Amino acid sequence: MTDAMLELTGLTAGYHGGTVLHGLDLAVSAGAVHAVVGHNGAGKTTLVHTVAGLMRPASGTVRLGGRDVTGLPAHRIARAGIGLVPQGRRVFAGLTVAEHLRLSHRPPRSGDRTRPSVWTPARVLDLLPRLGERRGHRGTHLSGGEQQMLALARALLASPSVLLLDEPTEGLAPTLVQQVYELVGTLAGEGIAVLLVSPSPAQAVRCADRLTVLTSGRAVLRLDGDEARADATALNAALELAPTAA
Ligand SMILES: Nc1ncnc2c1ncn2[C@@H]1O[C@H](COP(=O)(O)OP(=O)(O)OP(=O)(O)O)[C@@H](O)[C@H]1O
Repeated sequence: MTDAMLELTGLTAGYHGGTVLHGLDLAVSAGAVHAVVGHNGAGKTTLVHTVAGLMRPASGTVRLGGRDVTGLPAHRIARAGIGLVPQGRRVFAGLTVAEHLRLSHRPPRSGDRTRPSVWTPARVLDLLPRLGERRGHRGTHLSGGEQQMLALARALLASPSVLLLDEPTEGLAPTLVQQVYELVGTLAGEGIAVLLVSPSPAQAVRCADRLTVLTSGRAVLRLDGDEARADATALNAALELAPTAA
């Protein structure tokens, strides 16, 4: 037992009887950013989907604040406090920003004191003012950066204790990439435990307190963020040695 907000123990998962994640152990503390870095096909999305309840693990456990949530359906995991910002944003093409915000707002149950921070649409718009400017625009009429902000807003409106970010800077211009990493730091500063997956070690080191290199579904290297920022040799070497997807 640790004081981790999110704790994965021996997590094993895959598809159609094949194994993709092989007994992964990983912990994220409240207020910390843990980045999992790996090439395409390393199992990053499988990891995120298993934690979010979109896939059932074959074995292993997922604990949220010490509570075993392994195998719960996705809506119950979300309700328990694990928020997902999916790869590709997945905003609704036909809904406006305002409609997304209204439909996503899920205040914690009264008496639930486990959430580090409670988010309302007004508070989310203070953090992400661009969404306020675009409140009447539909999902399809938003830029990639705006869609990413909206996907983040949607997850925040459930006031999560843990945020799962699946390649949140994919396809974004460098200035937006910087903005996303600053936001990640701000959210961790609010006490949220952030698990971020990325193919880019150069990006992940910017905001990570801890890094794990995932190769073929196994953790092959673990580093402190400061260690990786001071000298990225080990991180880059682990990824260079890793097989890339064909
Ligand atoms: N729905 C699925 N059915 C069968 N195999 C799958 C499915 N989704 C992913 N896989 C396989 O599982 C492995 C890991 O995929 P995953 O998407 O988790 O990797 P990733 O690290 O997130 O890669 P990417 O950066 O490309 O998203 C890959 O070999 C992939 O082909």
